[in-house]
Amino acid sequence: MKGKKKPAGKGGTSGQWADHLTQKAKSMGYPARSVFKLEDIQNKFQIIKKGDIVLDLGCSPGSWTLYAAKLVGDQGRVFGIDLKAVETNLPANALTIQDDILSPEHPAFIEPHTGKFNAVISDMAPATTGRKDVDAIRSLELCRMALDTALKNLAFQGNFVCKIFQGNDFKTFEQEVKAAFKECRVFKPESCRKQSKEIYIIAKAKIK
Ligand SMILES: C[S@@+](CC[C@H](N)C(=O)[O-])C[C@H]1O[C@@H](n2cnc3c(N)ncnc32)[C@H](O)[C@@H]1O
Repeated sequence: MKGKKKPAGKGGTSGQWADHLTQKAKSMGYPARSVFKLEDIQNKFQIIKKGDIVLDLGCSPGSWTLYAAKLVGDQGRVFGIDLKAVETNLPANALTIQDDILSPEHPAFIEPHTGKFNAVISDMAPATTGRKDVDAIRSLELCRMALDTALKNLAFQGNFVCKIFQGNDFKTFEQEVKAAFKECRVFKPESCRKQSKEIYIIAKAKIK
C-alpha cells in the first residue's frame, strides 16, 4: 500500500493526523484508518501470507478483513466476527458474521476450519467508558477470549495478533501469550494515536 506519509505536526495534532488517515483509508476503499495498523504489523512481522485461512475478531467495519482478504488472495479465506454487522462490500474469499465472541458457543462457521487457521487477528475493543482502569479490564477480557479462540483454532505454527489496552494485568497476559508461541513481541504501529493506551501483541508460530 502506498502513500501513507506522515503529515508535519503528527504528535502535536493527533486529531488532524487521525482525520488524514481516515480520509486516506476511504480514498483507498477501506472503511476505517485501522487498516494502516494492520499494514504496519504486516510490513514488520509478515503474519499473513498468500493462501492463508485467517480469523478476524472484532472485524467491523471491515478494514482488516478487506486488507487480509487481499493478502491471502483467491486461494485463501478470511472469516470475521463482530458484534456489529459489516456493511463494507467484501470479496468472495471473505465472510463475516454478527456475533459476540464472549458468548460461550463458538460460531458454527468456524468449526470446519478448527485447527486449520494460519492467523487469528484481534482488533477487538470494548466500548470505552472514559475510565482507563475499567476499559483496560474490559479489553483484557476480550484479549483472553481472543487468545483462547486462537489456541483452539490455529494450526501448528499459526500466528496471533491481539490489540490490548495497557493496564495492570498487561504483563501477565503477555506471559500467557509467550508461553504458547515461539516468538512474541509488543508493537505500537506508527498509525496509532500517540496518546492511546492501545498496543498490539504479535505472536508467531504457535507451539502448543
Ligand atoms: C476498532 S474496531 C475494529 C476495526 C476493524 N479491525 C477494522 O479494521 O475495520 C473494534 C471492534 O471490536 C468489536 N467488539 C467489541 N467487543 C466484541 C465482542 N464481544 N465480540 C465481537 N466483537 C466485539 C466492536 O464491535 C468493534 O467493531
